[in-house]
Amino acid sequence: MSTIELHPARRGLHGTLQVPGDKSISHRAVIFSALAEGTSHVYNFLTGEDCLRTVEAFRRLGVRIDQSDDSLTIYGQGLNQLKEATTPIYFGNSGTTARLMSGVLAALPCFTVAYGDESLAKRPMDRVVVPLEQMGAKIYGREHAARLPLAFAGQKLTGAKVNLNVKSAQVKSAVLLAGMLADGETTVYEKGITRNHTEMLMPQYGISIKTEGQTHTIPGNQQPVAADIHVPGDISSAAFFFVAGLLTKESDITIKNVGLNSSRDGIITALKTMGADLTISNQRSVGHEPVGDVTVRSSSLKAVTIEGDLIANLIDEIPILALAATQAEGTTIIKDAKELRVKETDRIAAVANNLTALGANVKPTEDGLIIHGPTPLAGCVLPSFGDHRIGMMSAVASLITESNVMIEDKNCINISYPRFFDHLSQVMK
Ligand SMILES: O=C(O)C1=C[C@@H](OP(=O)(O)O)[C@@H](O)[C@H](O)C1
Ligand SMILES: C=C(OP(=O)(O)O)C(=O)O
Repeated sequence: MSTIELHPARRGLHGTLQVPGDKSISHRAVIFSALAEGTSHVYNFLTGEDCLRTVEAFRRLGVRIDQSDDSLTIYGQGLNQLKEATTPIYFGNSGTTARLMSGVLAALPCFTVAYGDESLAKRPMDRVVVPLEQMGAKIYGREHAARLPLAFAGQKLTGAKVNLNVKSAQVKSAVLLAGMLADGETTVYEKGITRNHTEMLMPQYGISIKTEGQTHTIPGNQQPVAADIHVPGDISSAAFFFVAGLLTKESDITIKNVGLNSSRDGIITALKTMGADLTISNQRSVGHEPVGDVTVRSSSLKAVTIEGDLIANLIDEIPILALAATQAEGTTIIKDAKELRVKETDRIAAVANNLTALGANVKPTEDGLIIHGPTPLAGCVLPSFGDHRIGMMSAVASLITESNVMIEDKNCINISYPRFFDHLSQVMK
């Protein structure tokens, strides 16, 4: 197993860095470009393992995709030229690939088998299978197609009115992708607001879609056309450096080109409520997404309650927010976050395990965490549970411990942030 020993950041963090491209937008840009007619380019593409799974899936369907560093050239030939994959397609650890590709594979006229790694094979797929079945999809697998591997007997689907019973951008996106390819119109009713990158990208590929509040309507039989996409930096990756800068003494770092989409910026709201010295400058648009440079300085934090609609807006940032809460004055309550139990690992259990091992006062609840702070943290050996965000949270914790921390399975961080440790040493100099 790949283990790394990290030492505290006694002189604080300084300088600037640029986090990699947004994971959600990178997946989606590949999907639309590969289905499109014409040659698309994706710039600042996230070359993490998860997004490369989506690239590989389309290569298996016969699409030529060339990669040069973090730029992709995708030679779309249109929907009619896609080929059937003759052996199973591997989705690795990527929930986003599994859910979004399910919407595509159910609606294409070919037979596909797809599988994932041990973690992905445990994650719920019925959340996409059930709404796709309402559109006529034929999907087979274990536990009534609730788990990978899945077999898709792809065929023409029929548009439907679909009520989602889980707040999930992945599920919404799967149904919208299927709706784009189906006969007739599809309407998706969301239970709450979730990240809107699919809806924002669709018009850029010439696809019409109408959004009113939490209702999305998409006409069927649409052929995307090629586009060039510039992917903003990933706020979910930047969040690790926001908290690193806030918790370490005498720190002042700027993270440039951070995506600030209002369906993703809950971490900034939460940290500011906690009293973070966090400022945004140079606000602009990259593609159709808002971005800015975020400067954080060492801060004394206070506890906060995170619940309700804010949860979907910062779902992937909860592990690092929990670490921040261990250093905040008072009791932080995180609730309504049961979704964390079905991520790459059970993140409620994993966060509680690692923060407790470090000496924090943390109680896991059924749908969240209760954290009493501030508590000093001590060095120890921490597992990553094969989960990139748990690995990065543990690495940031090491910056404020009294002695060194050993992090096991550091390579799982390559899933979303291959250069994470380079960037960390860059700001520790
Ligand atoms: O749509 C997306 O790109 C994502 C949506 C979220 O998952 P859910 O849709 O399961 O909430 C998030 O946790 C995941 O990292 C990426
Ligand atoms: C949950 C995540 O991703 P996915 O669902 O794509 O595996 C994540 O990146 O934190």
